[in-house]
Amino acid sequence: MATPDNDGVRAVIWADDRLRLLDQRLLPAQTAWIEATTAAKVADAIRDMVVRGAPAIGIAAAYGAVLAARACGPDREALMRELDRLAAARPTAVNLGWAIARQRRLVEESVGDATPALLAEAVAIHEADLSANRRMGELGGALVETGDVLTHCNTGSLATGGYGTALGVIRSAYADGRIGRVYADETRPWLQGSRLTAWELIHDGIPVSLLCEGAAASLLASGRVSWVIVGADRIAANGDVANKIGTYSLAVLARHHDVRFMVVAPTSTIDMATPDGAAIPIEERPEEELLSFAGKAVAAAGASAWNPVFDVTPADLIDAIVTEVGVVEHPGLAGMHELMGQRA
Ligand SMILES: CSC[C@H]1O[C@H](OP(=O)(O)O)[C@H](O)[C@@H]1O
Repeated sequence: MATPDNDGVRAVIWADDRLRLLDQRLLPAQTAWIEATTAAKVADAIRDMVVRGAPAIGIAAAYGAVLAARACGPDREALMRELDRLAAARPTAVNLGWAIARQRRLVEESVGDATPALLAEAVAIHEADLSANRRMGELGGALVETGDVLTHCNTGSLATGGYGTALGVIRSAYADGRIGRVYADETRPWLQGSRLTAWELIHDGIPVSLLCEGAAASLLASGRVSWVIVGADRIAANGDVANKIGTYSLAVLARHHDVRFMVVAPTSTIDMATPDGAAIPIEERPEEELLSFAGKAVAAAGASAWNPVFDVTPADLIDAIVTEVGVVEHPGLAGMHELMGQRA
């Protein structure tokens, strides 16, 4: 399986002892970076979707812990409060809580200044994510025989430590000549598909066609698509998957039209403490994100909005969960336990 050298445009950069985040709210029109100088600013950037994507927000928060340790010095209680602030920035992606839990454990175990250990851990989490994505690209890409694919939201370098999860599989499969065209649905209301996924794929020279979510049924009925390939924000112990709103409907459509459905996520996205999808907290964001667009009202005054930004796909609608330690076909509790037992 070929894997391109290019890891994609980075969303999170720690360099010269500074944390910079690509402001994804401005893409594709502008490529602008912000410097996050405190843990509070990192938490704000996660909550406000400056940086988004399950692995990317875990990585950003891990570096945020370093900023907190620098600011809090020997005040352990203050530092723990900052870690709590980071962990609370968004509720669904388990990578955020997982990264902060690792940093919290280091603080509890450290004697004296925890900053060096926290920075080493943040770098390790970042590098492990990129390495996992390249491995998943190989494992998932090998499942794609030929044909076009449909993907949802953005799961590329912008959502991770680089290369991407579902988009990493697509990058690898395309490099190996197994994919002709990528269909990306726009993914309202944040348009991660049209603003971010299309931008990444065009940047890589991979043919991409956008569609509105409502067109997915007709696309899958056309027989052009062999796989629907998506990411995840939290995978429960029984294999149920929380991902961007609209994923569940794609899974139902895929099953109805005999199209295979692949979820790609590092094991840092698997939460064996969450028994099933019903136990996954689903983030609801402000109504305004649906009632307005680019700062202009699109709905009649007085209309309210229901804006859950994730949904849960039952494991029995998933043909394969691809992780860096292996692939679980037709996931269930036993398969997930076996997979997690393979982690080093
Ligand atoms: C690499 S998986 C990223 C995952 O996160 C996205 O959500 P958001 O853009 O709100 O952070 C979406 O669910 C993707 O599948």
